[in-house]
Amino acid sequence: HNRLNRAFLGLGSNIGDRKYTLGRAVHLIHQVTEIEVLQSSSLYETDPVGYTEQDVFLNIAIEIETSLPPEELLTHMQRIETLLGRTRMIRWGPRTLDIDILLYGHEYIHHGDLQVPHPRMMERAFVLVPLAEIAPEAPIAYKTGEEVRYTSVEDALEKLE
Ligand SMILES: Nc1nc2nc(S)n(CCO)c2c(=O)[nH]1
Repeated sequence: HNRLNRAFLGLGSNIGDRKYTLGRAVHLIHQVTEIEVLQSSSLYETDPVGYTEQDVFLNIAIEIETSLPPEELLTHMQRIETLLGRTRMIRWGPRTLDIDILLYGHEYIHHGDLQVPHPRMMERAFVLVPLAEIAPEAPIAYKTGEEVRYTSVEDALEKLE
């Protein structure tokens, strides 16, 4: 059996009953045998970033403990997005549910469709604010050349504001 890893997920919704969708998503994540949900942030109403011609989002961050490797965690999250009606119309467009893997332990992963820490999270208040509510000291790995270094959620948020 695999060791347990601490990971953080960012969830967002801006179509339909956003609060209900986020609640259902957290419940479905909790139901995955190899995942335990440890913490969930408050709900944040946030202006859309990126593709701005869309409704405001509701965002949360959750802390999980899991024996799943990142690739399998991603597969489960994509299954739950589909289950809750995500239809990928416009890449940056409105969505019923978006689940991003923000952090996975201290790991730095950049291959294929898996990039952890999430590559845009350092510029996103809608990610850092909910995350700072539940884990201000969580390490964020980043690469300088060949070296992996770490900052913290609270430091990243301070640099953003
Ligand atoms: N405020 C806000 N803007 C966003 N733009 C995109 S894309 N997304 C989807 C998550 O990458 C969001 C989001 O969740 N919240």
